[in-house]
Order: sequence, then C-alpha cells, then structure tokens
Amino acid sequence: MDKLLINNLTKTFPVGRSKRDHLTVLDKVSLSIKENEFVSLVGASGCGKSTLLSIISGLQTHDDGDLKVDGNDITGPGADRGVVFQSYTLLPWLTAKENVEFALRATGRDKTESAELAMTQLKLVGLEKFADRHPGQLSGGMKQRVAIARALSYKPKLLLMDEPFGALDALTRVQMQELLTSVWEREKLTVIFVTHDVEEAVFLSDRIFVMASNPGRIKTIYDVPLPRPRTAETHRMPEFANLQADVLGSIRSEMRDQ
Ligand SMILES: Nc1ncnc2c1ncn2[C@@H]1O[C@H](COP(=O)(O)OP(=O)(O)OP(=O)(O)O)[C@@H](O)[C@H]1O
Repeated sequence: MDKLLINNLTKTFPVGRSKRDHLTVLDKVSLSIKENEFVSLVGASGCGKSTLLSIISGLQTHDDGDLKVDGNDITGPGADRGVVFQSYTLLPWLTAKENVEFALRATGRDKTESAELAMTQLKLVGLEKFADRHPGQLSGGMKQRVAIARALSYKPKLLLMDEPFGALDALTRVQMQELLTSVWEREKLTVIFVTHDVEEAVFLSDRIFVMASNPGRIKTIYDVPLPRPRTAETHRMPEFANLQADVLGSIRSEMRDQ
C-alpha cells in the first residue's frame, strides 16, 4: 500500500510586485512511496527539496495537485507526520525531556503519559542519562537525537527529515545514520530524507529521487539494491561506488543543463 501518494503537485511563489509574477518552484511532481520505505531526495541547491518536504509536512500550502497520506488528503500539519530539520529547533529553556513532553502535550496527552512517553523516546535514541540537560548543555548530535525523539514521540509513521545531519561532524553523522537506520527498522517507519550528501543517500535509502531545477521536478529515480543491514562494509562494495557515481552524474548533468 502507498504511504504517500503525490499527483501533479505544483507550487509557485509570488515574486516582484505584480500578482501575475510568480516563480514555479515545483511543477507537476508525482510520486508514490510505499509503507516502510526509506527514500532520499537529492538535487542541486534550490531545486525545491525543502519546499516539497514542507508541503508534505503540511507547513506550506500548494497551488495544485493532490497529496495523500494513507489515502487521506493532506490539509495541514498532523500527528501522522513527524518532522526533523537541520537546525535543532529545540526550545532552549526546556530540558531534553521537557522538549519531548511539550510536543506530546500539544497532541493532547496528559502530564503523566507525556512524561512516560518522553522518557521512552529518549531511551530509544540513547539519551536517557541526559534527559534533564538543557539544549545548551548537549552536543550537536545529542540535540539532533532529542529532535528525533520528539518527532517520533507521538508515533508518526511517516518521518520527514530535512538535512537532519548536515550540521554534524563526519563521525557523529555516521553514528546518527546508524541510529536512524535502527529506529526506522524497529518502528517500521516510512522516511523521506533530504540530503546534499549522495553517499549518505545511498547508504540509507531504498530509493533515491534526483530532482531537477527550474522548475523543480523528479528527474530520475534510482533503486538501491544494496543488502541490509548496511554496515561499514557496505561502503566498500563496488555497487555502492557505482551507484554513488551514477547519482552524482545525474545531479551534475542537470546542473550543466541549467
Ligand atoms: N518563501 C519563499 N518565497 C519565494 N521563493 C521561495 C520561498 N521559499 C523557497 N523559495 C524558492 O524556491 C526554490 C526552492 O527552494 P528550496 O529551499 O525548496 O530548495 P532546496 O532544493 O531545498 O535548496 P537547498 O538544497 O539549497 O536547501 C528556490 O528558488 C527558492 O529561492
């Protein structure tokens, strides 16, 4: 069954003073993503990856086309979708646990249930010992783990991630990729992951969607037939390097055509 179905999605932004001047950022984007799939969106800067993710999250509206999660139209943000951005977006005056609790309270859970669920989620990302720390006392990787715990706390089945590991150092990034893969497998999530890092996309994904720019659209879809679980060994497989080169070539050829 399709977890997400998008049909002929179009998005424009007004530019200039006249109402008629607009920039078409996404042009008739159609795609479907199956339950429990891990999909990455890659493409040149400005091709519309974040806009597409933001429309799926319900934080931005679209002009035309249909979007459905589990067969239901997307009309705004909802607890069926969790979102993690590159910037940590934690509330600095709340502890790690309180940040997660805050999101849970917003979905209508009472104080006791929110506190219990928040600790369960922090354990899931290995942060139970840091529950009482404030964001300013946590490393970048830890903050991003809190953001993942928060996004998963109300049990969404579709997780939307926009460059979530972009601000992390290389080693922490690898650790976070492994953490995400294990959470994805355990929680049977469907993930849409925006990244500039093609190696990261190949390592994590079942499929990679390369987007083209001006206007943004899906250019090529690559299957990633690498076995799971993926490990450090996976990076050394010839198929890994070949696929990485193909995806990079597709992005570069698109940039040359612009
Ligand atoms: N609120 C807005 N108003 C006008 N134009 C916008 C707005 N938001 C985004 N755009 C434009 O839409 C296009 C797509 O932007 P978007 O951020 O989705 O691209 P992206 O592929 O995520 O880029 P990057 O990889 O650099 O993050 C860009 O040309 C951008 O300037």
